[in-house]
Amino acid sequence: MDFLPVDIQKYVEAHTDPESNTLSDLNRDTHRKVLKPRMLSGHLQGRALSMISHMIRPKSVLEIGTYTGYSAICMAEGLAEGGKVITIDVNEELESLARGYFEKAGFSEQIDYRIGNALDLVPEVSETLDLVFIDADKKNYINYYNLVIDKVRPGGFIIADNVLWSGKVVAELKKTDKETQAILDFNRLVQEDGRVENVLLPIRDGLMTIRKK
Ligand SMILES: C[S@@+](CC[C@H](N)C(=O)[O-])C[C@H]1O[C@@H](n2cnc3c(N)ncnc32)[C@H](O)[C@@H]1O
Repeated sequence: MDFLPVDIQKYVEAHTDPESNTLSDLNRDTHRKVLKPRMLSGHLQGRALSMISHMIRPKSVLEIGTYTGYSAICMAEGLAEGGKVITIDVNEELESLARGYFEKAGFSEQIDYRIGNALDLVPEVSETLDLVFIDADKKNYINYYNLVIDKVRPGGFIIADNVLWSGKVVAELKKTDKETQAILDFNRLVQEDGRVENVLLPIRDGLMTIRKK
């Protein structure tokens, strides 16, 4: 769901750097070939993730939920020299598409793509993390947060996508299905967690942006 009026959204996109040709091809290919293409971060959110990554200059990024690789490439753009993005997805059917685009984008060396359930694979990540992007199944957002918080360095960041959940988080629409409840629980947990500072950026479907103190 887009929260901005169409003309404002167009204006915002017109005054944001365009996607690279590779990201534009990936966006198109995902819409042509893959189910639920709206899961892809897309132009505006992708540029925001790239900008945030450039600001942080991370050495190690963890992404939970690769899908076709769009956001992993965006975050790889801002890596420090020698840095890497570990990205995890349970869906092995998307592997060749994602790997092909990591190659085309020139980041196959920097992106460490792991296939499997993030609940099993995140505990195996031994790196201290500068930036985590949580963008997988909503019911496990709290589990992912709890799994990564001690791995994030003080001053490091966690960003969680879809925290506005198409607007279902607000009271009038709150006929709570399980996923909406999971997002509400996650947002409350972050808001009440004294270990972090947070700002909910209303970009696309909502990015909960968290800094570990
Ligand atoms: C919203 S998409 C990710 C979109 C991607 N980050 C982007 O912006 O282009 C969510 C992905 O999470 C993956 N996923 C769901 N449950 C998972 C789990 N338990 N472990 C790992 N990946 C999971 C799905 O297969 C799907 O590809």
